[in-house]
Amino acid sequence: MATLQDILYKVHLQSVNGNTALEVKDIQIDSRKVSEGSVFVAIRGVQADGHLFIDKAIELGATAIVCESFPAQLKEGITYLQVSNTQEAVAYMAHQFYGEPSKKLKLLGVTGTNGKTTIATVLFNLFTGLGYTCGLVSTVENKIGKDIIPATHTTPDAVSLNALLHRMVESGCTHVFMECSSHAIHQHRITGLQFAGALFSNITHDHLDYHKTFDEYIRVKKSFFDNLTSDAFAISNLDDKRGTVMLQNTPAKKYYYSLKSLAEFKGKILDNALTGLVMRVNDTEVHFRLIGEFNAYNLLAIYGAAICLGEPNEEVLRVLSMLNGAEGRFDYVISTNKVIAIVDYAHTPDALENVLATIKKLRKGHEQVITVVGCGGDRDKTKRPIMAQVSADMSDKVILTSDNPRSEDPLDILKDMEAGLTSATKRKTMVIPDRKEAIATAVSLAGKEDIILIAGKGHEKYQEIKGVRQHFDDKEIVKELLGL
Ligand SMILES: CC(=O)N[C@H]1[C@@H](OP(=O)(O)OP(=O)(O)OC[C@H]2O[C@@H](n3ccc(=O)[nH]c3=O)[C@H](O)[C@@H]2O)O[C@H](CO)[C@@H](O)[C@@H]1O[C@H](C)C(=O)N[C@@H](C)C(=O)N[C@H](CCC(=O)O)C(=O)O
Ligand SMILES: Nc1ncnc2c1ncn2[C@@H]1O[C@H](COP(=O)(O)OP(=O)(O)OP(=O)(O)O)[C@@H](O)[C@H]1O
Ligand SMILES: N[C@H](CCC[C@H](N)C(=O)O)C(=O)O
Ligand SMILES: [Mg+2]
Repeated sequence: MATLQDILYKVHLQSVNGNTALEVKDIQIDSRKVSEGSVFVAIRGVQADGHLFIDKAIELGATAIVCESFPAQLKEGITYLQVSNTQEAVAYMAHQFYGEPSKKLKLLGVTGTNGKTTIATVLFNLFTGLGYTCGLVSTVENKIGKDIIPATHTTPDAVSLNALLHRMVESGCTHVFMECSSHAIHQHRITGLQFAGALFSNITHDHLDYHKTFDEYIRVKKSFFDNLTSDAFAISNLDDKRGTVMLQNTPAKKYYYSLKSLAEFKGKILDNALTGLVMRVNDTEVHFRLIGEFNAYNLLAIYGAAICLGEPNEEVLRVLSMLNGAEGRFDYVISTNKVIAIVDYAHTPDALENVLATIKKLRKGHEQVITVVGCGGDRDKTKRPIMAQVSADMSDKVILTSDNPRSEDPLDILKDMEAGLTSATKRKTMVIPDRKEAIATAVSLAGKEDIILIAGKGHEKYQEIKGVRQHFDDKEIVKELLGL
């Protein structure tokens, strides 16, 4: 078993009070999970301050406390350590405690506003198809080989994440593909991990409730690349306005992908239909199952990563051409009278615009597009009017409805959305707060070959209203309504 001293390697201690030679049973950031022999790390969060729970943690058996300021009264027999940033410290401690798992894996991190889940999931399926045992850390689920571990976050907290990576090492995983959300980067959930490679998809409007300004959001994402080591590789999207800035200060080897300019990984779309994408990738023409221009970008990022990891070109493209996308991402069903219903996780203005632009390109002309969309509660409010306007601009009919209202009043969220509409777009918009009713209305409005887009919830199997989660599945509902 590791001692406290062992796991403090890399942690800059400001002050020490007590014995650091004691054995560590586990590390906890939540006092409610502390048991005999735990080290409790107090984190100042958004909702609460972990420092207020130090005595509670000691009552439950914590033998050491890591904090940013010592409590007024120190308890006898307890070790207190002071550091300047407990979020950062716990990440280093967890990495050591779990035997530096990232160093025993080829760990790939994917960041960007949209596309992370798709890129990480398809990479996982690609490398599994190439014969490796892989790990996946994603919004939809975590996977260790074939085993599925439910995901609570896109990127778990540092302790859970290192424990998960440790399990992956123990299970014989060689490659791990992980989404790195901006929250995770900012909260040091991934600090101290050794990445073999990092990918950037794109950056657009999201999470400004948390990061406050777009510049700060960019700075946080960029810090991920700044902190890579020189033996890692970094792959970025040359067609994104911030694609080169992201890699400006990284010590890693830099690569770019592009559909528009010369790049190491260059794509040209030859055909883009509901049956898939035909794209020339560097010199090879390939038919992919994934649909839409945004997936062409995702595929180039995936291809680039596989090549940087030393996999053979032809084999990579062969396996990649057979793979589907991630659950709830442009996930569609077709009814007997040819109504196409697409369930998509687009929950940002940019993602919505991309999906609707893709739909526009795929339609023959006469079909009408009916969009069902809502915005989540307790999340970035500034995206609400924009999402409503984008949907209305790019669809023939729009039904504004609820997503996950969480603690907010669903009608308030809908009002925020409606504020983005013009008098022209109002005319083609309906407001139906009940999501199931909204989907049913879309189905009843749809004629032969019309296209229904149900946006925002993708793979989610619940709807959270007033803090309570009820079973809810967009795809299941629309299939039932279409008689499938
Ligand atoms: C806004 C945000 O990111 N919050 C995360 C943050 O919580 P927090 O800062 O609010 O924590 P807090 O409740 O203030 O508590 C502070 C500390 O006191 C501790 N505490 C609290 C109560 C108590 O009795 N005892 C105790 O010790 C808490 O365990 C915590 O360590 O740290 C927690 C532990 O790591 C996370 O679970 C929590 O995620 C919440 C649930 C969340 O909804 N996060 C979302 C926004 C998120 O992280 N999303 C990203 C991106 C999604 C995407 O776009 O893909 C993700 O990676 O999932
Ligand atoms: N490269 C891309 N560019 C723009 N939009 C994309 C891209 N890839 C996927 N999308 C759209 O964004 C939505 C979210 O995609 P995905 O889940 O892969 O991204 P993500 O970054 O993991 O999102 P989240 O942060 O919400 O988990 C998809 O449903 C799709 O509509
Ligand atoms: N990971 C994102 C997902 C949002 C999905 C949407 N359905 C919502 O609930 O807002 C978040 O937690 O902000
Ligand atoms: Mg994701």
